[in-house]
Amino acid sequence: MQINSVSIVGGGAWGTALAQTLAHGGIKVTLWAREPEVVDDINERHVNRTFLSGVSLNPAIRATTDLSAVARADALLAVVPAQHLRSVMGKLAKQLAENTPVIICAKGIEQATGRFMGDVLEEAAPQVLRAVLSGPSFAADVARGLPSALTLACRNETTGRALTAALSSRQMRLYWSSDVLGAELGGAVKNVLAIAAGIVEGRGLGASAHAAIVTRGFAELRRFGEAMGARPETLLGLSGLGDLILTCGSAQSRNMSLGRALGEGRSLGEFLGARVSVAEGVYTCAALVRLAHEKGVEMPIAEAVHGIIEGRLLVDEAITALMQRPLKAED
Ligand SMILES: NC(=O)C1=CN([C@@H]2O[C@H](COP(=O)(O)OP(=O)(O)OC[C@H]3O[C@@H](n4cnc5c(N)ncnc54)[C@H](O)[C@@H]3O)[C@@H](O)[C@H]2O)C=CC1
Ligand SMILES: O=C(CO)COP(=O)(O)O
Repeated sequence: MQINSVSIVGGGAWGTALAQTLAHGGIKVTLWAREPEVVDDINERHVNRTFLSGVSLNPAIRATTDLSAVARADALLAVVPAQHLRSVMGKLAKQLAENTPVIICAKGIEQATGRFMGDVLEEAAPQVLRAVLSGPSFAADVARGLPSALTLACRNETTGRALTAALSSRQMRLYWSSDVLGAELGGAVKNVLAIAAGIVEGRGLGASAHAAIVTRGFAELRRFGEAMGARPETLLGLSGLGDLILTCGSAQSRNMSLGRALGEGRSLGEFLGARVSVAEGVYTCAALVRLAHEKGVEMPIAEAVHGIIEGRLLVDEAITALMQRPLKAED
């Protein structure tokens, strides 16, 4: 499979960073953004001040607000936030050729349906070849050309290996996996757990509590992943444990920063109102908890985050409830 041109659907921080890294690798990149000012910024000034300020972009990146202009490419990257993926890909679906590789880069679960992004894409555009790109990767790091390693999952081995080779570069090393659900599940769940890690930090609970919440959070991610059919090695890999470590450990994370603000006593509305960027864990937590209940999987940390986001639970009540759960064997 020859990949000379790539379309990127979504002009937020991550879509822009991926455009940058692929353009540096010599791939022709066309990026669709909703906001005309983002398109102007990228085409005229080679920056994206709205979503990725402080990075000079490769002048070869072309941006457009016209969705039909991104339908014909060797591969397409879907980088709109999870709750908008269905509507945007639905608009584009009829123009996508049979077997076009579409690589999902959003991290989340659809709130209304509880569907993972791969299923959403299959329903919106059943004729395309689905893949997932996920792993520890802050947009600002990748856009600056710092080294990163991610998982590219695709059920079809030939396509998966070809995409991995075509999109890898000296800065971004991709590992192929056939476990599509496992790769997308880690990215969705870690966002919810990063809110919990942020709360621990914002509340000043200390480094020991931080290590405990990340470790017990991973136990939840692993239990849930295995119940959903993800492979253990995927959950332990870049898209699972790797991304959990990154997101729970850095103030660069929007989810972690949101948790920190909540831990400091600020409100959800105050945090979200001050930002244009998305904290996916806010929208994924309800669907995650619902799915966990359906599968009979215990996820007390995710449930606590959900309760706090919904305003049913105070931060201190959540901490007390977690610490007073019945003692049990470590699993
Ligand atoms: N920023 C990062 O470091 C990384 C982000 N991701 C994932 O990429 C996805 C996109 O995130 P970012 O690029 O960071 O976004 P962002 O937070 O930088 O920007 C928000 C994006 O949402 C879009 N948006 C808002 N309302 C919309 C609507 N009604 N329909 C369609 N699009 C709408 C905006 O146009 C903009 O592209 C998320 O799922 C995120 O978890 C994955 C890896 C790294
Ligand atoms: O997914 C990410 C890093 O891999 C970005 O995390 P945040 O959305 O929390 O910033």
